[in-house]
Amino acid sequence: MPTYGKEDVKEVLYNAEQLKEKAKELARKISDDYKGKDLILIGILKGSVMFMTDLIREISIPCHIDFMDVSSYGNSSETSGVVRILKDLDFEIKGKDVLIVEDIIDTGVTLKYLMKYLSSRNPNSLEIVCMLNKAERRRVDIGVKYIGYEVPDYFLVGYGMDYAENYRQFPYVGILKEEIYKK
Ligand SMILES: O=P(O)(O)OC[C@H]1O[C@H](OP(=O)(O)OP(=O)(O)O)[C@H](O)[C@@H]1O
Ligand code: HPA
Ligand SMILES: [Mg+2]
Repeated sequence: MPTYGKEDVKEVLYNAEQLKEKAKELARKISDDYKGKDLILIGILKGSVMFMTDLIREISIPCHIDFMDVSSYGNSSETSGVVRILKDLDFEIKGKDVLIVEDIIDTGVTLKYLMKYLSSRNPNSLEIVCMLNKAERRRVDIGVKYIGYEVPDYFLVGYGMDYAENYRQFPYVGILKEEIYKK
């Protein structure tokens, strides 16, 4: 039976300090690359919340933020393949330099859909930054400009990531025990 606590985690992959440090490093690169541009960061809810807040605190150039809420995993550890938009952007992105902020890229289905959806609004540029990249599981091809850590094919929780909406609040990234989601 799950406890919804840290007992459900088999192993910690990255601790809070390592995640903060990586967010800082990525923010430095972004601040250099987007100097003089009209940068808007778009966080994809809900998974991106922790990464988004770590990242923007370290960005040293002017920028705006916005959020979209999309979901394709529901209460499962496998994507449904259907991306649902639950909340769209508040701002126009036409002519802006858009950077999508994601906690994790797994099959790539969510981002493939979002890239097409957002590019139809004619931004000046459209790129992706993710903290974690699970490349082994990729089903569709997408170009990712900034990657924090490459991760192996395990179902991960914490640092914003959930299983059936649980575990998002853990400050670290952990491997969820298989017995929790394989019944
Ligand atoms: O590359 P993919 O296979 O599409 O998976 C990645 C997406 O899945 C997770 O979101 P989810 O749909 O679970 O919604 P959530 O952020 O609210 O947890 C994660 O935050 C990414 O957005
Ligand atoms: O490993 C994962 N954990 C949580 N959510 C996810 N969405 C895609 N992959 C994952
Ligand atoms: Mg999820």
